[in-house]
Amino acid sequence: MEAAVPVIDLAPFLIDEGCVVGDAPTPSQLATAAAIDRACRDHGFLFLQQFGSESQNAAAFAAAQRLFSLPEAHKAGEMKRVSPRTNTGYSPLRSESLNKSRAAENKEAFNVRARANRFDGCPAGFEEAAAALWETAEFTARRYAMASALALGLPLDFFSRTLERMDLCTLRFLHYPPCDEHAEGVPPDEEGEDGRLPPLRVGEHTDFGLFTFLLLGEGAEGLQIKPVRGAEIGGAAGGEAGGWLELSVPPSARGGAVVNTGALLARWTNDVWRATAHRVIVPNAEVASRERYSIACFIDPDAEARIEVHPKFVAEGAAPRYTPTTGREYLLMKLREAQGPG
Ligand SMILES: O=C(O)CCC(=O)C(=O)O
Ligand SMILES: [Fe+2]
Repeated sequence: MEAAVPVIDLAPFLIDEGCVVGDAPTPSQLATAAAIDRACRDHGFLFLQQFGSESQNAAAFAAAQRLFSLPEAHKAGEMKRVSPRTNTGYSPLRSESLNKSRAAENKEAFNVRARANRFDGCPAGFEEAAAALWETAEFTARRYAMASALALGLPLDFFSRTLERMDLCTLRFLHYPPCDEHAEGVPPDEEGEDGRLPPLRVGEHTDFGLFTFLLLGEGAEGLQIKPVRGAEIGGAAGGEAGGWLELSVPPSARGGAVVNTGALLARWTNDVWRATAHRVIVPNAEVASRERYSIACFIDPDAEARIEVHPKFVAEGAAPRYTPTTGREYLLMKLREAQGPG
């Protein structure tokens, strides 16, 4: 079944007027904020009608294609390998799984951050394409953070002030090679020989930070979503099996991005805004025979930012659902789970 995910126009926050420049919110800003609030209380997924420019996004995918087409030996030998601490550089095929109950994922990735990137071994033009996309992600993230604060009735800079350095935000270029439909496609929830569940292109998980902008490459299929009760998916697919909804980008959002709420934003709001579980399956042999590209812009609060349930979201006499954490502490824990220690 197809998920009913709204297409939202962020334009009222992308121009310098109303609350963005310190005045009262305009009627269109209020309308956008209300639409974001509805989507995030409900399932935590929405489409932004626009994200940068189509030519810039196309250039980023072309650069990713050039990078991932390089010989395996070159990627393994010449590129700086990703680690939880730096979270920049190359992540080889089958080196991580976003759900530990599933086997390693048949995907490779290249991560870029605000600073201290290593582009060794990258094809010509890759760094420039990543830098252009970064600018869009940075601007859109700060404005989306303001819209979110308005939507939740918090001070306008409540989230954007934790995006000053953007030192943990990550652009992740992802490539999924053609795969075995039977190994990675069907999600039967029985255990494999090693007691783990069969692999998927991406195992069920919730993202870690504030929110994610996800750009899907031409013909990228298989993304499914499912609301969960808390900020994090409960380990094995068992508890989460069934009820998955397909997510496909409607024509009006083709130049835009998928947005989903991450676990830290859910924690901040005591789960008033939901972090929604998602995964990537291989629905049929035709999709299995094709490679798949996507680019995820993970927007995480700054390393030093403290994330603590806002009292506004805790009922009188109730305890907050989560203990305080920091941007660095939480992300490092989640990256170690996905990539292994290091
Ligand atoms: O590639 C995709 O469509 C989704 C990837 C994803 O959910 C992730 O890396 O967190
Ligand atoms: Fe994700």
